[in-house]
Amino acid sequence: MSHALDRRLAIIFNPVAGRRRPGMVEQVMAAATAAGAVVALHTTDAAGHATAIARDLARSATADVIVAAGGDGTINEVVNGMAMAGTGELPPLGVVPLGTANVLAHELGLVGDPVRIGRQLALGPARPVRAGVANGRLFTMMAGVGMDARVVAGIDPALKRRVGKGAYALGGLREILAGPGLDYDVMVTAPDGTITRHRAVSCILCKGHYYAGTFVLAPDIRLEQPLLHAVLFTRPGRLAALTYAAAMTLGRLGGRPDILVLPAVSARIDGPTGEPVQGDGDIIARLPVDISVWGGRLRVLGM
Ligand SMILES: Nc1ncnc2c1ncn2[C@@H]1O[C@H](COP(=O)(O)OP(=O)(O)OP(=O)(O)O)[C@@H](O)[C@H]1O
Repeated sequence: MSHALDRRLAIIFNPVAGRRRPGMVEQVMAAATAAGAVVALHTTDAAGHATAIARDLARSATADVIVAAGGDGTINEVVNGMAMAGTGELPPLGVVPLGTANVLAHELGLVGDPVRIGRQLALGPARPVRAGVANGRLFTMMAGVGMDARVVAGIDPALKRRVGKGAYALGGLREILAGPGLDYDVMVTAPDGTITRHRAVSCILCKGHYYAGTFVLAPDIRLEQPLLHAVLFTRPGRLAALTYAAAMTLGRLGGRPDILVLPAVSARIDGPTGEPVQGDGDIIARLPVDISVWGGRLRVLGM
């Protein structure tokens, strides 16, 4: 990276995600510029555009930091674009949280005050993180199959913009009322190579410990670890789904015998072909899915 005082920031801005926080990206840019950074703004014009911009920026090596300004979906697009560049060392990723849940930003301690975020982007240190990969597509925080993936697949973007996280709560309720989900065949490979096989109604592979905002799903996993924690919800039925949702909201998931949390280097999930797999809050793959730790290296600006 070049000297902090002339750090070149390329900000990839998703204006659709940004509608919930008008003016935030401008405030971050002003603070970063005041702290000595040289800032270029690239605004996306459609889904998928952030990936193409990030790929081109990483290939041309014209940015010292590639910043995703949006929600977790935008970050996911940017990381996948950077990985496509196929160059040696990638520039670090920065985040301006403008989305609904902003799970990665919470994990990095990068929420709130735009002035602090701008200074962090201009001057802050980068730390190494490891991403996950699901059928070739990277994710930074989590990938899931079952209820949460069906909620993500069914979400109405307009409703999400209007009511924010409430759209997920409504989607969750609709899924619970829709009745008992299917169950999935999950093969988990532990760090020592042991393979175990499980049935689960929902399965979430976590790279970080937060989920859907700041709910804690897998308390002991951190972004820098070359590891996933597989969280398996094993009890079927409406009542169990309702109990799981309530326990997550109240922070009481720990210690339940019907929820397994298994350290994993990889997992394979089988179920009806074509069922959605969510990654970082968007549908990124379909069943059957192979999920593992990505072999490449990422760095992220954050605490
Ligand atoms: N210019 C654009 N027009 C329409 N859609 C876009 C545009 N740029 C990006 N997108 C898409 O918008 C979707 C939502 O973005 P994102 O996930 O970043 O925000 P969010 O949904 O508000 O936040 P979160 O994922 O944190 O809940 C992503 O799937 C992304 O591909």
